[in-house]
Parts: sequence; structure tokens; C-alpha cells
Amino acid sequence: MSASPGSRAALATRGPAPQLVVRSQAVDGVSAQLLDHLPDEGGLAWVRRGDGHVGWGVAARLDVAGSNRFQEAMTWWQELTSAAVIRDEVGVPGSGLVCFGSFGFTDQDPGELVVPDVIVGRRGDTTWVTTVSPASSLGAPPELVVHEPSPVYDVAFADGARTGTDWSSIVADAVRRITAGELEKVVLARDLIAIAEQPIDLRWPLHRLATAYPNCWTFSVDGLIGATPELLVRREKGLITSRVLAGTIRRTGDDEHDLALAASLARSSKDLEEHEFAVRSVAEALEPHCTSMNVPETPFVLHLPNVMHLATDVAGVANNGASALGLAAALHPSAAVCGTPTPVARDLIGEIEGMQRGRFSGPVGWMDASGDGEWCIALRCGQADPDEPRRMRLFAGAGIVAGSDPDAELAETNAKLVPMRDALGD
Ligand SMILES: C=C(O[C@H]1C=CC=C(C(=O)O)[C@@H]1O)C(=O)O
Repeated sequence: MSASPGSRAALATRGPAPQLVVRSQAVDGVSAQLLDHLPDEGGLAWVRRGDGHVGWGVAARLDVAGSNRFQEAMTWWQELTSAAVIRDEVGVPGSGLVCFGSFGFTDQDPGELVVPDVIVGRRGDTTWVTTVSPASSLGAPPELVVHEPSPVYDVAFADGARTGTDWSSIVADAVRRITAGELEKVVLARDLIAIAEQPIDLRWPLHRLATAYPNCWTFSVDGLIGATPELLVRREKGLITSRVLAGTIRRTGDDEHDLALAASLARSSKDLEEHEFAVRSVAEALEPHCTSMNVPETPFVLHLPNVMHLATDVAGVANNGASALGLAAALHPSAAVCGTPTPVARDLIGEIEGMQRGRFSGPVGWMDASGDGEWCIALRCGQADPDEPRRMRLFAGAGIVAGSDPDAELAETNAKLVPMRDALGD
């Protein structure tokens, strides 16, 4: 599966939203994994523990950038869904009309919403197919075929915008500026370039990510693929949830030692401080949208195969009609990917990080016609190069506070790059 170079400009929808006819039907006897159904071009995916949905084709698409991007996307989706004729015979989250989407970290980084022609979804024992067609040409549900991805061989990795040593020195600079009182926390990121012998079939790393990181959300949207552990926001039937992560320790592979490390993470004042900034930013952004909110006082330790994180699950009851995307817009950028205070951290990132993040650390997810959906933060991910299909940019960042050690932060970003490196066969 390639990223369909050039699709961004060619398929951009700027005029009135098209009128779509949508039908979701349950299908029996489908035992293949959702990702197995992805064709070799332009597939979309959102999978966790075998559930989720995959899609292909483009029934409608909006490309957005600029300070009004979230509002533009919401208006487009509102118009598209109100004009659509939807026959949903399944009635579970993800059936009916859905779009996949991703947004840049900054206003200038482009993002998109995509409605596929075909969506295959699964929730527990229910598997369904959704077809989306223009009103004039109602399509029949396709035969579900299993496709084999091509293995990725001989991947070489090279520094991206900065060497590790240079990146550590900008972390040291950030620590000085935090100590001087300019700000409290900033999240700094770096990139790594992966170059394979042959064009990269994105389905290969996607399968490996979904297998190795079943508790993460494995995604593919327009050439951005990854397995993220951080749920920015889910809205489902009036319930709003968010999983906030910040504060990290590497795993060693020795279970007993890792348990001791988890205990030290839970006591680390530097990590607890870093985590607290992130929780506060999420709680403050969600508060106007919730009647009652549960924000646990103490984080738990989330164990992933490569790292452990301090984690807090925030929950609330929606008190207004804000869609999942509206909530994601209110939350982005949280202090898990930007810092505190947000504007100062954002400026510092622009000043010293030395690279364009693109859609890394922006919202990535999906939404249905009622506005329910899930938006995660695009972490542990890579961006396929639209001009060179053998190449991907991989990303990782780390939260910097007054007590941060630049070498330890560099090691942390290396641990966060492991999922994508392994998925590409390193
Ligand atoms: C910015 C990243 O992680 C964020 C999410 C979890 C833990 C983080 C940390 O401990 O620094 C970061 O805030 C990344 O994975 O690239």
C-alpha cells in the first residue's frame, strides 16, 4: 500500500460537499483481520485489539490548513452528513457514514478529512461493510478479499533534521530557559529518516504495529502511519474520555526490573510534574464541555512493550453538542505534545526544534455523522514521503521540564522510535 503520491492536491474538495448515499450491512463469516482487507493503494485504517475500521477509495475529501482549519473541517462534515442519505443496518460506533482524518501540529501544517468508498468495520463479534457512493451511482458491497502486503527489506536509518547530539543541546537550551522562568514545560521532537531498498508497502509496518502494540491505536491516514498510545478524546453516546500520557521510562525486557522501574516512575517528581501539566491542560480544555468530570488525582503506569508512561484517564459527561472533532480542536495542542504555557511553548518549539512536524503530534482519528468518534495524538508514527516511496520520516518527542537531563531525553526518544523501527524491520 503506497501513500498515493499527489492525491492530496488532485482530490481536494473545495466546493459544496457532495451528496452521498451510505449503506452499512453486517457480514457473516469474515475471519480475516481488518488490515488484511486493505488494497495496495491509498488504504485508511483505525484498529485497536482487532476492532475498528479500515477503508479505501475516496468518496469525499477535504484538505485543510490555516487558523480556521478545525472549524472548516467541522462545517464541511456537518454539511456532508446532513445532505447524506444513510441506511445503517448495524448501529454500532463506526457504522454508518464515517470519515478518517488527521491534522497538522501547527495551523500551517496541512491535514485532511477523507470519506472512503468502502469501509470494513468490526466491533466484537459484529463485522460490517459500509459503501459510500455519490447519489447518482449506488454501488453494491464489494467482495472482501485478503491481500498480502509486500515485506519491507533492508531499511537504513539516518539522522533527520538534527543529529542526536545537536538535539540534546537544544534540550539543554530549553532546560536553561525553563530554569530562567520563561516557561514551565516544552515538548521537543526529532525525526529520523528510514530508507528501504524498495518502495515501502505501508501495510507491512501497519500489520506489525497492530500485532506488537494491540493496546495502541494503529492508524493509517494519507501516508501517516503509526501505533499511538494516547487518546486525545473519544465521544461516544454523550460520554467523553481522554487518556493523558506524559512521563516515560524505558523498558528493559526484564519483567522484575521493569516493575521496579515502574515504581520509580510513579514516584519520580520530575515525571509527575511533567504529567501534571498535561493532565491540567486536558482537564481545563474539557471542563466547559462536561457536566461532571472525573480527573483521578494519581496517575497509573501504562505498560507498553517499549516504554512505560504515567497515564491518567479523564472522563466526563457531555453538556453540549460539541463533536469529537470540536473537542479535539479544544484540546490541541495539549501539554503532552506542546508545553506550558501553550503559546510560549509553541513559540519555543518553532524557534529551536528546527523541523516541520507536519501531522506528527496532531490529532488523528475518525468521526461519524452524529459527531461521535475518536481522535488520538499522532505519536509513534512515520510519514511516507510522497515523492520517494522508499523513504519515511519517523518522529519522537519528549517533555522537557526543569529537572530534565538532555541525554536521558535523547534515550527516551530513541525508545519511542522503537515501534516504527521494528515495524520497518530494523
Ligand atoms: C511526544 C511524545 O510523547 C508524549 C506522550 C507521552 C509521553 C511523553 C513524555 O514522557 O515525554 C510525551 O509527552 C512522543 O511519543 O513522541
